Amino acid sequence: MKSNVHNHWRAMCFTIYVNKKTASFAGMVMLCARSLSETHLPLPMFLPTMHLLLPCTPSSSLPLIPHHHHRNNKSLITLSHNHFPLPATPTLLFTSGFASRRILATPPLKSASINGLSVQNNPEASRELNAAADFLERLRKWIGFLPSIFPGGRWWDFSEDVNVRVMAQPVSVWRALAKMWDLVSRDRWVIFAAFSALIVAAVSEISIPHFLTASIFSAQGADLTVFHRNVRLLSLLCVTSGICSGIRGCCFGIANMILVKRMRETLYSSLLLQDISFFDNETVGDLTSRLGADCQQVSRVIGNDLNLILRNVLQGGGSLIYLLILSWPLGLCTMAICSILAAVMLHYGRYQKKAARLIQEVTASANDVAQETFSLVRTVRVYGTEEEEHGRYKWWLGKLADISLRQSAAYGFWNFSFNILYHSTQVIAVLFGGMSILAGHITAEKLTKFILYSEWLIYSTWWVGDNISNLMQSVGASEKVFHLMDLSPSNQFTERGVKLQRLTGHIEFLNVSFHYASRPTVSVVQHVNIVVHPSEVVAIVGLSGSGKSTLVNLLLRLYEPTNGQILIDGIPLKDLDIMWWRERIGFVGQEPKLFRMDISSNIRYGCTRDVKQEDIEWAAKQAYAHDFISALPHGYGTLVDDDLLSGGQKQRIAIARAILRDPKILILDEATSALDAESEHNVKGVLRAVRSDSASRRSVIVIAHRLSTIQAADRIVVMDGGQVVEIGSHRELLLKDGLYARLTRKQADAVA
Ligand SMILES: Nc1ncnc2c1ncn2[C@@H]1O[C@H](COP(=O)(O)OP(=O)(O)OP(=O)(O)O)[C@@H](O)[C@H]1O
Repeated sequence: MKSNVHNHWRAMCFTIYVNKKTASFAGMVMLCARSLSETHLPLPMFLPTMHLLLPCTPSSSLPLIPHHHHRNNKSLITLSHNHFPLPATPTLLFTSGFASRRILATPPLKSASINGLSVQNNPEASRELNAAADFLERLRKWIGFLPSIFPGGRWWDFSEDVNVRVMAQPVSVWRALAKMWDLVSRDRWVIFAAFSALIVAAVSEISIPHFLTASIFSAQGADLTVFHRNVRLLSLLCVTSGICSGIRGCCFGIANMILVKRMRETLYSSLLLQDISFFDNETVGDLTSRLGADCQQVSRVIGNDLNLILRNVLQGGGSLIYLLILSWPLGLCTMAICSILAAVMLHYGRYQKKAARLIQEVTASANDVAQETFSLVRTVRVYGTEEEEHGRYKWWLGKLADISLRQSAAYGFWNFSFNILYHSTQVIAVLFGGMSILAGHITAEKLTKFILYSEWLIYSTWWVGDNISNLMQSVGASEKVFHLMDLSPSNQFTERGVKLQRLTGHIEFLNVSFHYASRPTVSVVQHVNIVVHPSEVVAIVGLSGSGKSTLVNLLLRLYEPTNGQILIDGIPLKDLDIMWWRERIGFVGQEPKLFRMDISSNIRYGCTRDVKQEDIEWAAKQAYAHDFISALPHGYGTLVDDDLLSGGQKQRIAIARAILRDPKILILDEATSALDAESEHNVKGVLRAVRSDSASRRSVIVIAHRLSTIQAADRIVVMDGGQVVEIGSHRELLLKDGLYARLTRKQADAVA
């Protein structure tokens, strides 16, 4: 029975109806047939009158199969994207969705049994057919893909599958060099020393082949005086080039270090002085990537690229002149080959510049993901999303690999061109040179020199090309760095404002409206009018998202109002010296952040007064932080960061920090939200005491969700949807029976 089946199989004749791409589809079908035979399917399935419906592109519209083919005892393989041209005669039908590349349906019952063997009851067969269909699909893709990898093909185009945010304008090489010069010009002596050493070393090196050949041929001619002179000169050149190469390397290394340092310093300070809205749009991972990898990449320009380009230009130029003097026709031939190499190199360099730019962006995005994941590692762990995060990071690494793959392939093409051209010079030199020797036009010594120098020339051209492409990459990487470096600092830091002789703490929001730049259509604060009198405690309450913190942000001048203004003692806030103003504010935010340093330094952070350890401990006692700090193994010297203390402990340290500044205006944005009832009670007592301290009276603005915290406030401002809806004391607002009364009742219910 089995051999019979094999006979059937061998005798099977394929009739393929394909109106387009016949050749490639025919190839696929043959391979499919081979793969089917290798899968050892129960062969009786493949009857002489068989019709396979295999996937093909939607464009391959197929004619309906006339029935007489089956009657003619032919097996039929139809490639179709659609499932509808189904013949009515007994047919083995595999419907395969193009997108899913899987066999989706087993044959209908009527056609599922051929020669008495059921097809759908054989899952192994269908699995193997799936594999065959997969294989076919892969093959089809490969065949379609091949033409795109030739130079100029679609595969080389980065824009297709790399969709990254490239914000910076392209920078020309000259502009990038001018910017770098600006950064290192203060230490120009290093650069001058490096270039002087480079010139001497290059000239010495390029003279060596001449004296080397001359020495050999003078020895051959038994001319001892010339031989000794040549050997002495040769030794001198070797020593000079060695020393100068050393000096060159060292000086360029120093120049490199200076450039990276200045670049990072400048970039860091430029970033630090940006408006807060700038940080709303940038991610930390992206910015740290600019400071790290990108600056390092750009720094190669002086230390490596320029150094090697200049050296090789000098040596190549010298070689060319020498070659033209030796034999101008041969020299011109070599020059022509070098020109082709230069053209290839220019093209390659441009491609590398583009690749470098993308690599930089993709690296920054990968960094971003890693930075975000590590900073939120607790959330990731709790939600068990390690795999998703890993996948996210891997996706960017995949993109990076894609670009690098093309870069490497381009490098391969470049190497290939070089090798061909390099060997062509040798062949030309030997061919024409040999003929010239035979004709008696040049000597063997001249030809040897010619070959040595033409090799030197072509290698110099290669090095120049290679380093120009590196230079292009570095310039590509510099675009975003220079773009960020060139951002003008926030005008808060450039404009010198007014410093008041005496600050009473009178604050007035005058018809203030505001929207965040990142959401220009959403008005977060609308026509707000609030007055805080000196030494008054004003509480701001309202539902979440009603704009309370935004008001504080405006008061801290982290953002500027889009309409209206804020007056401090009658002076517009924007006219005040920003540093002076911020020194007078004690601020405790919703989620206080601690720096990675000891507790004392954290409490002292940003305090411009000269404070002693006793002052720090006093402030900590005021904030009820002293006890828990003393209980830590190293007390005030304990190293902490944002993760090593509880929320309440961090909040108490932040309160101590605010108290230590002895501020004229104290702003507490949910400052007691993480405290337990007792701590909150104590802290409230302290705040009352601090406020009523007659020696240093201060205005206090409190934002709180826990309405119990602010009952004692002089006035309560109730916000809703960015607007002030009620103002009054606790008692007045309860009587008014508005939003505040409702919120108070709800909280009381929740407690009950
Ligand atoms: N940096 C930002 N960029 C864009 N929109 C923001 C930004 N910060 C806050 N918002 C939006 O502004 C609105 C008001 O936010 P805000 O933080 O001022 O509210 P809130 O009343 O303090 O809320 P909560 O009581 O929950 O702290 C919200 O809709 C919020 O989404």
